[in-house]
Amino acid sequence: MPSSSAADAAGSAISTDARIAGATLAAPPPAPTTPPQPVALRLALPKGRMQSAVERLLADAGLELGGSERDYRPPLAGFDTKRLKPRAIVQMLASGTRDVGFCGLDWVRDEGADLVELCDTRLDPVRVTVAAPAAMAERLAAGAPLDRPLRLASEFERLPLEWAAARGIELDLVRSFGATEVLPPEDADAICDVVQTGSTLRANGLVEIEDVLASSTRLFANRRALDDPTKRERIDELALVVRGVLAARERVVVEVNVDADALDRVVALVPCMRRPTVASLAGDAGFAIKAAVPRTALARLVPALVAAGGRDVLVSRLEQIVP
Ligand SMILES: Nc1ncnc2c1ncn2[C@@H]1O[C@H](COP(=O)(O)OP(=O)(O)OP(=O)(O)O)[C@@H](O)[C@H]1O
Ligand SMILES: O=P(O)(O)OC[C@H]1O[C@H](OP(=O)(O)OP(=O)(O)O)[C@H](O)[C@@H]1O
Repeated sequence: MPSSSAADAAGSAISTDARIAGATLAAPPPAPTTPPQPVALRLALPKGRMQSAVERLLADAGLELGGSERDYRPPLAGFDTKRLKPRAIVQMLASGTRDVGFCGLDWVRDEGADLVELCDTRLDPVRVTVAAPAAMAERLAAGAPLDRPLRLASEFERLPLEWAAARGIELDLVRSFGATEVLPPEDADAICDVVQTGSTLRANGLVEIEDVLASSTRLFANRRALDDPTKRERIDELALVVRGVLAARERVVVEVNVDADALDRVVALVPCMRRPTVASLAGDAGFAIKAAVPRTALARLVPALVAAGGRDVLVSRLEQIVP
């Protein structure tokens, strides 16, 4: 009969140690919990002509992109970013692979994308316009019937088709891929294209017939992203700071000192957001009036304040206004 083996002894020793350990050790410390990470919003940023203005807007809102300009996924804390051509942004927002993004209203309408517009930045304002060489422009403007479908060149599709349908014009759409203005008269009768200054139309002898749409860079969101409460919160935060920067660009802070007898007169002149702040100067030396006024009012306001008895006028920029 085997005697109690060394192995048994060892096993018993081990289990005894384990019991001792179990009895004497305090409960293990809870596993470290990482604080819940905010959901990373999938943000689409326009690459190309809209890029610099949008990125300046974000930087002014405290959302400075990292990396280089050629980095198509520029680092931005709390966001999963991608730089994309504006038309691709519209498609990805519509499909839901991106949550929010900046793009032009023109491509949103042309794609028929069902997106939620959060904010019109009013950056890069353009018109989508139908234009043609003078003789054709005259005929179309007069509503004169054509003996064949109108050959209209455009990078857009839905916008010119809707324009023609609303006027009972049969359309032969010539899809263009840039330099649309060069197509008439040989390759097209008319065009539907983006106009900013009008210099490309003029340089190519085209006359505007009718505006189809006014467009600008806007912030759009996917509908399903807005239905998700955690994403919604982040999207609302983004829209709030972007709107805050845009509002701040339209106003400046004006500060002016006045004697007591001029106070009411000067206060009445100030076109502020609510009511101006009025504070007493030390030693009963009069009052300081402070207000955020529309930038467009400034050129007339400052002389008027001085004429009404204002002194020491200070004008300063604002970074954000969140009402
Ligand atoms: N002068 C402009 N010409 C064309 N698009 C403009 C202009 N200004 C603003 N946009 C807007 O830019 C968006 C198109 O941007 P994008 O960078 O793709 O321009 P593009 O000129 O079509 O590109 P590309 O440089 O590749 O030809 C549209 O939403 C359009 O409304
Ligand atoms: O009214 P304007 O100030 O002249 O600007 C409008 C022009 O600018 C864009 O062309 P772009 O230079 O992007 O070339 P593209 O036509 O090849 O896209 C647009 O397609 C128009 O042609």
